[in-house]
Amino acid sequence: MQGPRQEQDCGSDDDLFGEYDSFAEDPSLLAQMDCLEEKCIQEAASTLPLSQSPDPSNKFMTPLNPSKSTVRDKELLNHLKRNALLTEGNPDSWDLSDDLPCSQLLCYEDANPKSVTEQNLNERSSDKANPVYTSIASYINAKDGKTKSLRDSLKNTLAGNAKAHTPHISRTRQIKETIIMEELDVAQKTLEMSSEIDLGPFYGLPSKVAELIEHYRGIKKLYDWQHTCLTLESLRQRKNLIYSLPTSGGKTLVAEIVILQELLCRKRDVLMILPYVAIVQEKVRGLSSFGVDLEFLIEEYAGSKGRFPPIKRRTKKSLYIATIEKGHSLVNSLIETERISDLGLVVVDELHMLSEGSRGAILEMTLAKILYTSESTQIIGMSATLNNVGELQQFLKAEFYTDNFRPVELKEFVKLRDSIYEVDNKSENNFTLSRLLNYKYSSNMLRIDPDHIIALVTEVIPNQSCLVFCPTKRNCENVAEMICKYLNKAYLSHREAEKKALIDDLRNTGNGIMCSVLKRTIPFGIAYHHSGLTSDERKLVEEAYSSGVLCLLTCTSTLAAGVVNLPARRVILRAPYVAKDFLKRAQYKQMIGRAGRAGIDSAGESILILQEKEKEMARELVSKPPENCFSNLMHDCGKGFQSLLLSLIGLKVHIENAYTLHITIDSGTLL
Ligand SMILES: Nc1ncnc2c1ncn2[C@@H]1O[C@H](COP(=O)(O)OP(=O)(O)OP(=O)(O)O)[C@@H](O)[C@H]1O
Repeated sequence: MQGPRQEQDCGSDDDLFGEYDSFAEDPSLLAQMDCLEEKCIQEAASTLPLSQSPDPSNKFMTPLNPSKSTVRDKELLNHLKRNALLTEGNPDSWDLSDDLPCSQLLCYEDANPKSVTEQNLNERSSDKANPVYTSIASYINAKDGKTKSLRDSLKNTLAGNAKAHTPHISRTRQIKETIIMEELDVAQKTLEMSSEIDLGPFYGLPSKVAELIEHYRGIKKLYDWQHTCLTLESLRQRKNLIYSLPTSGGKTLVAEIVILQELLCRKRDVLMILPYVAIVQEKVRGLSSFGVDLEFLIEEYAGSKGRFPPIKRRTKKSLYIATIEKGHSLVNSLIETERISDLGLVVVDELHMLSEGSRGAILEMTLAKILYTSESTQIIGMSATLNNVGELQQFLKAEFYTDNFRPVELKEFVKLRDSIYEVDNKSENNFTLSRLLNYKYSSNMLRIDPDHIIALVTEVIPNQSCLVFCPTKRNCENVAEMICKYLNKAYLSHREAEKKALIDDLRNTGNGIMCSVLKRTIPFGIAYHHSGLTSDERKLVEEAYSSGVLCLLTCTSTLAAGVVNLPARRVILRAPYVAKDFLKRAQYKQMIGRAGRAGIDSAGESILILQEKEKEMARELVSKPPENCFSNLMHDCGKGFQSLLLSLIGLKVHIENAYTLHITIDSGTLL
């Protein structure tokens, strides 16, 4: 199991700043500062000649030996660094100025004037003209013979720095950074050119990876497009990439192989951003066995899970699997602790989510921050429904790959009254009559099921599978119950013992309590699937559906969103709505994309149930191209953009970049 392994690995690398944005309020940090301050004071007192001993009644003291106080400052800061900054390696080789956050760097440089170069000193002396900057050294205030509390001093420093202009980073630091960047660049190029990173024959990975994919996924051979994509020159050169293929085209596997290359060959951490908590959980579950076998860590960032900044690991690399919101916080915390370049790769599934309101804005901010702070972090985005690819490419500075491959043919239909029409975008009005429903409804039944859902599902179940997408969770449960009411008793005997076992399992996971709706519907092979299920319940329902014990799921749009791969012979959209909103093209495509089980069905079919008044909108829905992805940062008087700017300032991202951001975003599209 992944959990205990991660626990074990925490070790002494445990981070002092549990939440990245709670630094100022962190009582443990302040307590530690007090403790260190106390220690310094005592040490200083012990080094004083007797005649110069401080007044014991005076809480403050004056250092009479500046060189020793400087040493102690350095020790104090080294101690801080050891405890707070999570740096690995030999402590003796540390140079604090290399990786301190800006606010603490200022403290350090002021406290250690001798440790900086002449040039640097000159530069810092001009900084001193700015009264806003204070330093840890000022906790020992020689002028008035009093020592300020280190806690107060730290607070003042942080408050002062918050008010100040972004400081110039010292030349020494800039030079060091340039050298490091150049060295990294050379190393990177060498890695790219060298075959040594090819750990094995499977796209640079050991053949064990291919074995695991076959073992856990049942995939023996990659599709042609997958091979082409994985061998793209742009991927080899670690350029950013957007790729787009129809739903169920096998996009995820390509992303997973690239992720493994980054973790195992390049030995860098990876962030995978997925749209929903349930999908993150599913992905964590799906990849955990790979993590165990290939010795990397999988860290969940969804719901209440995830640490900021993440624990810095000694040897194993981490795959962070995160929701959009948690991914953003994770990136913030990595920028703040100057660890953003630890991220070798960021993969965004369902890239079209960029256009989804405030969530899209958060995703956009996350990607913008990565682009502006870490040139060495590769970004890969995938989606089945992209339109304005050129603009997205410009935003992500990415190459583009696309293919029309779909393993199983998809036939699209709509139902209007008792007629089924095939969606045919070549015909004049997009719909061509296919057939009439020939299921006899009593007047009573027609009143309860006016949309002929029972007629549509009984054409496929129980021997084949069916998904019925409903606009709301409540509707999922109602439709499941309604169908069961009219199914004949023969359905009860289909895989009866397994259904009974499923009910027992569900009861056990609920400590003897079970949802009454599921209790009534499961004997007919039917269940609902929505976010109201616990993750254990969901897992049991999904497994039962995948193995054919359940033949029909009524579900919300979440099931269509990707990782939960539960295809069906027939997909029915009970109405063209998600909650009260008319379906977007992307949502429609995602839902109907579940139709057709690769390796089982020769074709999949989708049926959208329409009312007369929805006909025209539906015509547009099935025929128009996917919606464009536009920036959401300028909505609501540019609140998102303001928030991005403030965040960049807070994270001390170079402000010039933010101006570039402003100019490009003014065009109304993505950055
Ligand atoms: N080379 C392959 N051979 C056989 N099956 C494959 C192959 N690649 C992927 N699959 C299977 O095809 C199914 C759909 O793949 P996947 O979920 O990766 O598609 P996708 O393009 O990401 O779809 P979506 O856009 O719906 O998320 C999965 O069950 C996956 O295991």
